[in-house]
Amino acid sequence: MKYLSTRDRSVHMESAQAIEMGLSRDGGLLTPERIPQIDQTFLESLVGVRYQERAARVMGLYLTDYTEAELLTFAENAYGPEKFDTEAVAPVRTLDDATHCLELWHGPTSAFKDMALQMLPQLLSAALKKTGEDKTACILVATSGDTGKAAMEGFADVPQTKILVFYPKDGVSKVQEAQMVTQEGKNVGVCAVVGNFDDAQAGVKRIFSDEKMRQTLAERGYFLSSANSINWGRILPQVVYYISAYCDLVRDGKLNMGEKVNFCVPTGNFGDILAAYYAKRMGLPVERLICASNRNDVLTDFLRTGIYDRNRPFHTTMSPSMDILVSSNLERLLFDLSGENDAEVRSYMESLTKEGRYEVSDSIKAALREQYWGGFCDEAGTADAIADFYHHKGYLIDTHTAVAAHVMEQYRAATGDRTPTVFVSTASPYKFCNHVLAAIGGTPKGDGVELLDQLHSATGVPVPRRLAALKGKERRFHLDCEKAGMDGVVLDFLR
Ligand SMILES: N[C@@H](CCOP(=O)(O)O)C(=O)O
Repeated sequence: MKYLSTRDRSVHMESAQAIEMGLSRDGGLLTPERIPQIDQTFLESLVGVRYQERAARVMGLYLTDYTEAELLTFAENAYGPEKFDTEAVAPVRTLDDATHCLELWHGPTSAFKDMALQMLPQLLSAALKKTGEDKTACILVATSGDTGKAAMEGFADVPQTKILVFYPKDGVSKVQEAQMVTQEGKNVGVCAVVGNFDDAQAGVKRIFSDEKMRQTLAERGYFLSSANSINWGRILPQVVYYISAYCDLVRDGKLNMGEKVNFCVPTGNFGDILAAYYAKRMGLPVERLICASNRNDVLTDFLRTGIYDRNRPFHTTMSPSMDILVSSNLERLLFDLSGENDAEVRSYMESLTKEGRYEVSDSIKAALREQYWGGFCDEAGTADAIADFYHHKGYLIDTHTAVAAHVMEQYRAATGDRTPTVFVSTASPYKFCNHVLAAIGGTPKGDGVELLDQLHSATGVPVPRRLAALKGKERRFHLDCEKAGMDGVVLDFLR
């Protein structure tokens, strides 16, 4: 299977090289040349097996230059008991006959990013061997809170790699920040950027496409790669959990094989819901993809009108991981919906860069309407959803999951659709203690890791052990920079 750039189909390579590069030199996203198809027999064969085997089987359909044995070993390493606090890895919790919650935060950093970032370092290390690359990979990451920590946890002390994370100063939760600035490992670095996530992501992309920087780093023995969802090695492990959730529901008698489900996904960079889209395109019986946004509702408007317009205020919200106005992965969706038309995608992306907006063709608009439904939830709605789930369903959810829960109900009210729906829970409530506590009626005393105990006393819900270990942990990183200074930080880090 070859991988193509969304902006230039003539750029093509094997998956190992695509994972190693992270982003195509032309700024496009490396994307499989075709989407493998699965049928009922394939799904049935996954129903009775563990998550690790499901992961190896699904990923094997795309990573044809990796062996089955390699992928199974990686999956065993990624999702084992020393990393995940439940054998199920990505359990599905049923709330009522038609409502299920896919919990993706049982990994080492308590966010869904672990599902891919425990896998990506292994895929990349193997890729370095397969391609004979002898330079060190420097993984540049832009994060709005969750990716940064999960990427560092995955790449810490991995040979032939270094990792540098940029996060928006004052744009992540205190617990997320504590997780990042205390990260251990000889090859890691963290820097706060004065700006928002879009600034950090734009800075990283700019550095990627800077030929002079590339040359300088090559002379020093480095090349750049990515652990954001622009890297195909991030998206693919995320496809697995949608297929796995479906298999769990069938195994547990909650769904008949072949019956359709909806997935409702809280998303900012469009990576998580794109993974659900690939699962649907592969043949998983999915009716609608419900795209849940917070006050940064650029995706809601896009899915409703076909006009993507980032010229709007940027809001800092209680669901910071979704505080994003430039959703990178939309580009892969446009590539697919345009019939892999690289020229069309290029023109949308040029217009986004120049004018901050673009309008898609009528045929893409029609496809979006058929497959997606977009909604958003403001801060009051987010808090209400947390309170409602806690007080009426006995289920403590985080701010991002609350956005999904709220939008799922909006969708039901607007459409009357009663298709069983899986909404995605992307992070532990303990990463956002202050807002969760306040939403359930508590009075937060402080707003950092000291609130872990307070939320635990109020709810009795166990604190994930690595979050509990943050208390008293020494801060290792203090660096910050202006947007324009990101290049300098990279050059210093890679001296
Ligand atoms: N939500 C992210 C932002 C980056 O998204 P990614 O999926 O492309 O890594 C975060 O928490 O950092």
